[in-house]
Amino acid sequence: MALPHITIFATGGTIAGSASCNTQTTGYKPGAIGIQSLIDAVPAITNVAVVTGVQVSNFRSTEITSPILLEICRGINAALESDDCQGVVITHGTDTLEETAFFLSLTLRSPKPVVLVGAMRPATAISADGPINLLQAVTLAACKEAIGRGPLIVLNDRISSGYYTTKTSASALDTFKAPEQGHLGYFDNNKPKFFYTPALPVGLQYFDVTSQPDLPQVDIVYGYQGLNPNIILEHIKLGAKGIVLATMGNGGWTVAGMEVVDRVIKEGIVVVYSHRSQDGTVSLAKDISISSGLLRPEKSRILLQLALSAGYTSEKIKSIFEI
Ligand SMILES: NC(=O)C[C@H](N)C(=O)O
Repeated sequence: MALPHITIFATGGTIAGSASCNTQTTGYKPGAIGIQSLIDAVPAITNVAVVTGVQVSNFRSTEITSPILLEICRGINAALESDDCQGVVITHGTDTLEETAFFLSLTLRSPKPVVLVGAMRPATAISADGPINLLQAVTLAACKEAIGRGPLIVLNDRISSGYYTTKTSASALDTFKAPEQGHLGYFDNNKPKFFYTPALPVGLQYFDVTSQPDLPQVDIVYGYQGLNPNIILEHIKLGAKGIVLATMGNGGWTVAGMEVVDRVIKEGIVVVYSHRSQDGTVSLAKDISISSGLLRPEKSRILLQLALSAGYTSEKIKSIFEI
């Protein structure tokens, strides 16, 4: 039987990282190894798919910007339009992988599998996790059970939702979790097994970004005791068109800070209240302009960027956040 064709878009990160010795697991160079070398290091991939590597970038995931996300999105759309391509894998640094996964959840329409994968140990380390993660990602992208679930994340034998998952540990291998929604599945001897039939997140929005060169600047302002209330004004001076507040608890912001927030909203800046706590929601309250609900600040930022670029009014933006 002919093997499925999978395109791998490589962006860099630890999965492509190189250190000076095999015991070094920090302080290495992320994004040092090209995609063809990563593929060649896992000969078992040739048993599950015919793969083509596309090197989009090769650096740590902190360097990914909106124009790069838009380029990745266009590349994936073009690949998936072809009958010859059954699925896509994206190799990515784990630090911001959840942002790319969330962005693609909102901007890709094809039901074909799209799988993001990273690693926590560089490719040169003893017990590097990248090779098995890559094999599992390609296997998942090639499997029919992965169709119609939106972008997925593979790491450490787990399959999780590109929409909900977060990096929960800065250093541990088992870092990608969605504590409230859970994993979608796991690998049993390299066979993907799902817990549920295909489903997409409730209220998932779709944004057509095919002709977009960039997205508007949206900044995150982190809440803490003794917060400088005017810090928001500095972000606006530097070009922010929208602000996401990483609030304390369930929408908590200082009294002086709230006065500044009200002022900038009147001047046309859209402000979304998210939460600095890992889980939970910011509930609707009279004094909160727009609540992010379950979405963490970094995901709220992307949704707000897309909504602003689509020209949504603040009423419409409120409605898509508060589903
Ligand atoms: N584990 C990783 O991939 C971290 C890396 N610094 C990155 O590019 O995000």
